[in-house]
Amino acid sequence: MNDLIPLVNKLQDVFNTIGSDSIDLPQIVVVGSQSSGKSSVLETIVQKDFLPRGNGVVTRRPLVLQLVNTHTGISSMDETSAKNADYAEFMHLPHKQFLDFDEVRKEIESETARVAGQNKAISRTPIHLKIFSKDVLNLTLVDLPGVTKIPVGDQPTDIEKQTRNLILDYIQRPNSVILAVSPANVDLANSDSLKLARQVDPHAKRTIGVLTKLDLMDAGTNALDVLSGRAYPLKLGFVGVVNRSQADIQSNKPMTDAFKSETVFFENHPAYRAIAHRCGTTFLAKTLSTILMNHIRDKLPDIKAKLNSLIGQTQQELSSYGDPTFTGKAHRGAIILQLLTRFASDFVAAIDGTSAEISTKELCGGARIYYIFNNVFGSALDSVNPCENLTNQDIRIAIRNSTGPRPSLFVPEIAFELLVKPQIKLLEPPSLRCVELAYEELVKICHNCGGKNLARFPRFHAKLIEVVSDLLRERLGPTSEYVESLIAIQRSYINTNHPDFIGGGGAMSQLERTSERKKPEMDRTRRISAVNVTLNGPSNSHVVEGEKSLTNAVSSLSVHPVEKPRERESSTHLHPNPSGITTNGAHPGPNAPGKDTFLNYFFGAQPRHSTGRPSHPESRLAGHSQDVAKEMIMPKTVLDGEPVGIDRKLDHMTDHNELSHLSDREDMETQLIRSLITSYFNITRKSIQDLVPKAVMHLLVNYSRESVQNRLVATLYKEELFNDLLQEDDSLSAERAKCKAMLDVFKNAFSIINEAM
Ligand SMILES: Nc1nc2c(ncn2[C@@H]2O[C@H](COP(=O)(O)OP(=O)(O)OP(=O)(O)O)[C@@H](O)[C@H]2O)c(=O)[nH]1
Repeated sequence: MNDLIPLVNKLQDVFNTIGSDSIDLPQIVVVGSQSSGKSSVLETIVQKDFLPRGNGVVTRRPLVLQLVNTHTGISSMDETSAKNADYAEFMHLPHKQFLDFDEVRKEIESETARVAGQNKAISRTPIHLKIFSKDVLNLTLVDLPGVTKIPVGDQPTDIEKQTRNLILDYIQRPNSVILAVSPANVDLANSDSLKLARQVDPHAKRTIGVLTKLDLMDAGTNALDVLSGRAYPLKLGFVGVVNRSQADIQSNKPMTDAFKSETVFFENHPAYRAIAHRCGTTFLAKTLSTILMNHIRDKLPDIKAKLNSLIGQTQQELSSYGDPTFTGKAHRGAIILQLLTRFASDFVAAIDGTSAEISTKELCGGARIYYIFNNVFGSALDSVNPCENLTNQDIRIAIRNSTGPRPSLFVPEIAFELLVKPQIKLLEPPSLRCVELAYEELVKICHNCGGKNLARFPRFHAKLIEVVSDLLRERLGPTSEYVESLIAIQRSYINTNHPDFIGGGGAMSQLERTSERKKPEMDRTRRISAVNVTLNGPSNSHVVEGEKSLTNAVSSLSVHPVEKPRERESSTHLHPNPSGITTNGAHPGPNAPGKDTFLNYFFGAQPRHSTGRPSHPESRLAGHSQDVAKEMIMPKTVLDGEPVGIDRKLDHMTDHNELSHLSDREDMETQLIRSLITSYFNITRKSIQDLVPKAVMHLLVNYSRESVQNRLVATLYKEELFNDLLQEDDSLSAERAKCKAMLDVFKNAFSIINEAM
């Protein structure tokens, strides 16, 4: 514990080797406004002319000055020369010793200019200088640029702010002792150094005041109040000094003479005579040395603890870069296999949700895929409108077209199929997007696999990602194709027997309910009471006979239970029921026989031949019902055999006005078709919502999950690839070397403190 300052200097040297700022070492920081006399104080302490002098801004870079007493301190020269001569060393010129202090000044000037430029700009990069002398006390001091107000030369407009920030950077470190220099010939209330010191040391515990230029005070005034601590209390007190004046410097007044003059000044001054022993540069140097030593003693345990934790952290960081000793030929295969297995198991774990590094910020991996299925895909499907892009005209045209030239033969179930199939196709884009989203998530997962160890081998990492991405891409095609075929399957056969399908009766009831809600419309619907068709069947059993309202209009509409595919044979449409009796045995309404409207056909109310085949068109066209059916399919003028030309008829059929003005019956039919499409679409949507995630899981997720390890081994575990795969990242090797150096420094510093304590 005898001399702690060399210990700190040693620590500083150790830290300087790596340019580390991680430990806040105790040091004295000299602060003051420009030309307040900072450099003069330093020179007097060192007792040498070595600092650049001149008018205006001179100190433009921080100067970290280590004073080493060659009797007690540590010298890099041999003992004899160290005892005989004082010398200086710069950190940026490690092997050069400066015996001539004029050369030291020149080196500071040129080094300042090298970094901060020729003009007046300042730089934050410090110059490290060590002075070895038998006349100095062990001290570490930092000289900083003075606070300036007006920019000059190259100085930027915010030079004052820049300088203040630079000074604050140094003095706010709790282990710094602030040497606040103020010229005595300026009011202390305006002292920049004291103002800055108070900002970071409000209780004035680590600030020592220095009053320069006491010899320049107006005659009859003195700074006794300040020096005795009455005017401005500082725990470490104020010390008054008298440096060489500009004239003394110009006349090369020797330091020793300057010392003598200073002593004479204080001893003979009427105001300071009594406190002369507590004034002057010698006293200041001793005080600073004592303060610094005590300060170091106080801070050393903290520094030791900090070093301890730094060693731990650095050790951890170093191990994260991987051990370079295990990349030799003998270990390469094992390393490849180990990293590859880790990558594969990370991939699987991310899918299974058993990963050790589960994010709390966002959904990822398997959970995200689950979210895609349930939320994203679900709501995308829900948002599809079953009747998207389907206008009334489309429906009407489809009904008409599906009847063909011989209306009695082609019934509108074809129209329903014709209309519902493209609607089912609407489910394809969201389904394919679901596949893509799951695929994208898997790709994302594979980019996050492998852990820190893989960062060491960027080529290997890239290759692993490439192989898994290839695997996923390979699976994307078949999965998308399968999903497309799921939609195609749904479109290939429209199963109107599906138990959940609303059927004609259901659609009618629905329409009826809607009509009840919309009374006026219902009245309109009522007008189509001419259509008397019988409605019954399993899906409309709730339609109560004799019901008023819409039921009146369609009171006897009858729907057969939806045909079994066998019954349809080659024809997919329903056939007229010749008996006029519904297949469930219910009697049709009074006007039922022969009411072969589109509704009859579609809902299965048509008379049937025993074979289930359609009756001959001519026989079906007999009677009133045939007329009604014909009227729905063909324009009346055509039916009435009016002598109209073919062109006229065609015009009539494609006339938009004609098509857009739907008759009441057509309106009802259109609504019914819409209900049927919606019902059927919903069934298909439900099944697609169920099947697509299953397909994605089976064909894409589970497949890649199960084959990832094998694929990686088969592609990458090849002797001839090992060299390339295990190429270390250059920057990582550099980082590792830096980290290693840092660890050595911390360990070294720790043992230095251990020895000293
Ligand atoms: N008479 C007298 N002159 C002094 C005293 N201290 C400094 N000076 C003069 O004041 C001028 C500025 O002194 P410096 O030591 O260069 O001041 P500085 O604070 O280091 O200046 P910058 O580094 O430019 O901020 C020089 O001409 C010194 O000779 C003193 O105690 N008495």
